[in-house]
Amino acid sequence: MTEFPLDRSDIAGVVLAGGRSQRMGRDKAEVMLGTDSLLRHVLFRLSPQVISVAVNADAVAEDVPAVPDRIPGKAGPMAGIHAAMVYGAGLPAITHVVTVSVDCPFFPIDLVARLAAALERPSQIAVATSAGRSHPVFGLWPVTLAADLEAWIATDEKRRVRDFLLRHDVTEVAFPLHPTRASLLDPFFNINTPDDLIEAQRWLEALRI
Ligand SMILES: Nc1nc2c(ncn2[C@@H]2O[C@H](COP(=O)(O)OP(=O)(O)OP(=O)(O)O)[C@@H](O)[C@H]2O)c(=O)[nH]1
Repeated sequence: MTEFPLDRSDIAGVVLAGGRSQRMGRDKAEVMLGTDSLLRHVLFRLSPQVISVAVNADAVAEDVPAVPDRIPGKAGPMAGIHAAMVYGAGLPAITHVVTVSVDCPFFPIDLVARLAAALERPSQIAVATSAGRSHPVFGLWPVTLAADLEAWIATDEKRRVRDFLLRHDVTEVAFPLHPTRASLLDPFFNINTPDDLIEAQRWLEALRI
């Protein structure tokens, strides 16, 4: 029986690092930002927020479990979210999984705490927003939704995470822009291209000053 408010010990974290990184031209998880790979940046941010972490990918260079997609085909990030739910369901005492994207190294350090605080019901999903935009890959998901998500993907594997959310009880949590010396950083800034990586390097420097 899920008790609210959720506690950190109820939640496993999964970094979504599948996909083809076509725009970057190489595996985004291994791309260096400053002295660390994107995957390490994201693991540093996520690890203190949850009881355990894993990476949705076929293999992982870091010392954390790899959670491969279980649904082959074109389901994209939804296959990763599904794999994360199934993974969480197999862990003792885990009721929810939080998913984050490997290409988003500046996500909020209070992401999980604020998503968890927003949940009111066992079947509810919490999703992050910033600057009026929703970030459905940054969600806190009940692991009990795995079968429902799998059945839904089976009906049309090309549908989007946003469409899945439309069928469910969702609460959105708005995160503020982050002040830096340069200007305001959207914490969900994500890196898809080599140009984005150059911009991320500037943000990293602005955050350090
Ligand atoms: N498990 C899984 N995750 C995916 C898949 N495609 C994308 N993702 C994840 O979804 C998030 C957003 O990915 P995108 O930037 O849209 O896609 P990408 O494959 O990483 O990059 P592009 O090929 O340049 O579009 C990232 O965290 C990806 O790791 C997929 O087929 N399977």
